[in-house]
Amino acid sequence: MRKKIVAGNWKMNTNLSEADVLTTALMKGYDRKENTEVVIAPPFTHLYHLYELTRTTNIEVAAQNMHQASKGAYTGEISADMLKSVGIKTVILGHSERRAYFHEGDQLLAEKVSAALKEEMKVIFCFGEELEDRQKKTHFNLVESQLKEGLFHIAIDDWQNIVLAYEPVWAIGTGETASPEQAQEMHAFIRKTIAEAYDQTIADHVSILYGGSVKPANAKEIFSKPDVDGGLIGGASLKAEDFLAIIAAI
Ligand SMILES: O=C[C@H](O)COP(=O)(O)O
Repeated sequence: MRKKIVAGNWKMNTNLSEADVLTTALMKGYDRKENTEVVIAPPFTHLYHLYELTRTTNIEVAAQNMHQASKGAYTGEISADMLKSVGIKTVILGHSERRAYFHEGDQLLAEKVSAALKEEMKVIFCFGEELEDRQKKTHFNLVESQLKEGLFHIAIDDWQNIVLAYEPVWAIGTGETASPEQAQEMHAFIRKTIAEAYDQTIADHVSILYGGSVKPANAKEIFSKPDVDGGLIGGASLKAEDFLAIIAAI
């Protein structure tokens, strides 16, 4: 049975005291569900505090990025080893904002994925097309290529540490959500692509999250689709009430 996951990507939002208040509210309101995982990905500066705060709960704290090297002269960067040293075992890689603003391409992401897996971290691997790709009807090709170039070098056994997050860029922070049918269509395509490159068992077991303007009002419908195993939530994860409502919708 695939795991259901609701992950909140806080991006560059919250200071430490706001993060504490938000996490405390989530801890109070979260009614644990069987086979469901809740993840929050705050900024680097909050990781250790929030890890300590949540360590006796079922809320997992993740990082939003990491460097591919284990250490060295990379000013401003954070390695997998550093994350692990403060209790963090999950990292988001390949988010469209990293791809667009920090020029992270498939090759670099492939290296980051390998580095994270080598350190036995879990990876939430993000990908998705731009509006232009969808208009040109090249969105399936683009997604296939992002998967092949960034992820499909991993070994079969590594798939147990992979969660996928399909995030059409045109739906991120825009209020425009992919319809549940569009999400389902792409998620089914992703599973087929994995089955062809690896095998059906791996495709059937990997959790595929949808991300892009998920809100309490639309979460239930999106999550009801058979190949959608949860969501990667941006804006709505910054309000405890909204994030809890989205978790309740899974
Ligand atoms: O990582 C989360 C996604 O970028 C979605 O963000 P959003 O829910 O604000 O559209």
